Amino acid sequence: MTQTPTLEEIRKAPKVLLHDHLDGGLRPETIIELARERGHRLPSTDPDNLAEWFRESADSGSLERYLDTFTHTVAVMQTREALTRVAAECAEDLADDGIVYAEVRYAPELHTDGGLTLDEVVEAVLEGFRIGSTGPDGRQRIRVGTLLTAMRHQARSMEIAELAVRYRDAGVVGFDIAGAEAGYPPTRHLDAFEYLKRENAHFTIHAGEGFGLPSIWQAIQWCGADRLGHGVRIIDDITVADDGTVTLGRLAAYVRDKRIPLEMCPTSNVQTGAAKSIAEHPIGLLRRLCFRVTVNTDNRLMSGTSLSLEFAKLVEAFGYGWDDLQWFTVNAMKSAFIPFDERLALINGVIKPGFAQLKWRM
Ligand SMILES: O=c1[nH]cnc2c1ncn2[C@H]1C[C@H](O)[C@@H](CO)O1
Ligand SMILES: [Zn+2]
Repeated sequence: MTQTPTLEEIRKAPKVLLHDHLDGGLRPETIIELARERGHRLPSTDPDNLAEWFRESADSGSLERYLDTFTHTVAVMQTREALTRVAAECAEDLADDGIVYAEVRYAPELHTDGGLTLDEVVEAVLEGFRIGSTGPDGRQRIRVGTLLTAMRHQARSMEIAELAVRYRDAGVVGFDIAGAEAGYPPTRHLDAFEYLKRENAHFTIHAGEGFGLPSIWQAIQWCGADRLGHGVRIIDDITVADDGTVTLGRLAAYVRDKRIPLEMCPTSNVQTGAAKSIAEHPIGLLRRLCFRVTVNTDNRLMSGTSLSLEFAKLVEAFGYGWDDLQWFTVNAMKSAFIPFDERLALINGVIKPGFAQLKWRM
């Protein structure tokens, strides 16, 4: 019962992932094959070297430079076949890591260079998730919901929001904005968020990663985000005195009181400079203060990670046990964009029994 969870054991736990980018999780071998077909030049054509190149280049200390690495993944995701393949492999890889429910996001507007329409992009990805979620025995191994992202420096958010609503009954469960944060406040896209609210649709906003509290404040109080992508800089509104007394500012208190989910991505945050190290990541304090923290991968390729590995790093840094990992997982499932009864069924029918089995095996 008291044993520290190992990476192998964590892999077996039924986990939930809310923040993972489709174009940040390709298999290196797939990038190489697709690039060869398309005539796209890569920094390396050796899978291990290429994986290393992505990790090192993303290790830049800046969100903007981190985002530069996506040129190579997006370049090879421009046809229906490529998008379906990448999505199918994504679902397979997540299921192999023991994830039972995932929300995977991507920006349809980045995948039209080969002549696809936005609708064709969405349909190709949905088809890939359907294929990759099904095991060889025909049984569903994982449930994958899609989030459609609009790029915050562009001006297509309304179009993408409408796309998300159009495909809401076909597997698209929500909307997001991503890209460089400084200089591109969420309020630039207020019309899209207001439209989504009128449509009773769900959305999350990348905020408090490359920029601080004003971005989080706008995302919540102006735009009405259901969740925060990262939200790590909410720590700037929390003070810890020398004697350990903690004081929350008004925004941090609001986020906690309203149980606004934080989609935290520890390794990615260290790479972009949003956190100094895993051990110093605000997730430790936020978990102690009972914010609704969830653990995520962001970009598995750029961070050389998986959800199990993110959990294992947290176990090492903060001494977390099975109860903590279950708490993060239930938080994530409660915060998902699928209907309440379906979330509850996964919590009671899959997550709790799965963790109980692992705990009692100790
Ligand atoms: O962590 C992130 N912050 C902001 N933007 C991001 C992050 N990870 C990926 N993106 C961008 C790059 C992708 O091309 C886009 C859609 O997935 O979202
Ligand atoms: Zn992200």
